[in-house]
Amino acid sequence: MSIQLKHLVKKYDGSDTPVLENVSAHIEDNEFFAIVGPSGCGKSTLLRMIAGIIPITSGNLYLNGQRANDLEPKDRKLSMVFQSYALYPFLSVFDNVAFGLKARKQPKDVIKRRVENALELVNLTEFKNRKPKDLSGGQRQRVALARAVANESKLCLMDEPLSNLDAQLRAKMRIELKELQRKLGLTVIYVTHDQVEAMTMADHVMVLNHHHIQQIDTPLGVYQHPANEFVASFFGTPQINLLNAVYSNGTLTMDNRFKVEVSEPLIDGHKYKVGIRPNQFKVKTGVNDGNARVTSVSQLGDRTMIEASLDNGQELRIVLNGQVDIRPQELIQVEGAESFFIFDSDDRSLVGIQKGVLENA
Ligand SMILES: Nc1ncnc2c1ncn2[C@@H]1O[C@H](COP(=O)(O)OP(=O)(O)OP(=O)(O)O)[C@@H](O)[C@H]1O
Repeated sequence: MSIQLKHLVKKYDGSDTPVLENVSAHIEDNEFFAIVGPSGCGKSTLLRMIAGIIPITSGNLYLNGQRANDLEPKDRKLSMVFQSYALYPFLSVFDNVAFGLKARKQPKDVIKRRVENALELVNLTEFKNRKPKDLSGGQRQRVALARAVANESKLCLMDEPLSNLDAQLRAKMRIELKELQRKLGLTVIYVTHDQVEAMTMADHVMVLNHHHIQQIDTPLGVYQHPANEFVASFFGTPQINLLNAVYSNGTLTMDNRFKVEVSEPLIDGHKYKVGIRPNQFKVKTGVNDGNARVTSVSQLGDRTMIEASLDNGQELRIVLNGQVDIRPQELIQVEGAESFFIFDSDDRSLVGIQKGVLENA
């Protein structure tokens, strides 16, 4: 199913301030579309408008090209999976999955076939007679998924469906969910505040903040070409470093510490922010004299994560490849960075992406 959002606005009753403003997007059939953003930015509100649970204040919603603003939820041919699963505790797994079909008075043999197919897809056949309380979190999650699958709706709306699971199970379910979506040709709209989840599963990501869309792009797109400072900070762990900079005569100077010649046409005397991903720094360790003092070290096996404080007080997050022998309080020499973003410090939008090494000023 394809979905089109055109200039959607949502104001809750009694409030003049919109929770969402001018939200437009096109979601293709069979697409895995993630909606991400910080708590309270309106992700669930958007999903609930698409589901028909809450009214749209203004703008239009189209499902398969048909205007759907006033369609009853049950006529939207979609299913929903929430973080709280919403399983009936007194019903078996089978009956939980069959619930919607029974409510719609489907013939018994149709219900049996669809439920059994759905349970097989999510690997729960052997658990069909159990009650939800006798299942693990991941299995309960799969019951909720099986219910969506049995309903045979081509659009599935998911609101933080994995957030109650432990990290390991979450990683496994991400892969299973994605596989299921592909196998069934589902269109999935998936709400999460977890950037990793969005990056690993989605075909396209909508980033929301402060009531507005910040960017819609592929996962790589938001990482490599973030529309603004917010998007650059939202994706990537550890977070991108942001340094104050001033442009003058072809050179950007950062916090009086680094300078770099830039080819972008910038404004003389104007202030910018330079965004440097932690893995982009060039660093010398084991030096007697350096320009930054290490404040913390995390060994991750394949990478070494450092926090360091430059002699002008600027804190930096740095990631080095491999296991680097380094301890807190040691000095390092930060020599520059391979590539970085330039943001306007007024409206925080991206004005350029620069490759090249910074020099000490
Ligand atoms: N029924 C309601 N009446 C009034 N305001 C509401 C209602 N539901 C949500 N809001 C407000 O709308 C804003 C967006 O809420 P929403 O639940 O959509 O955010 P979210 O991005 O899903 O957040 P989270 O990640 O914390 O779930 C919040 O400021 C919230 O307080």
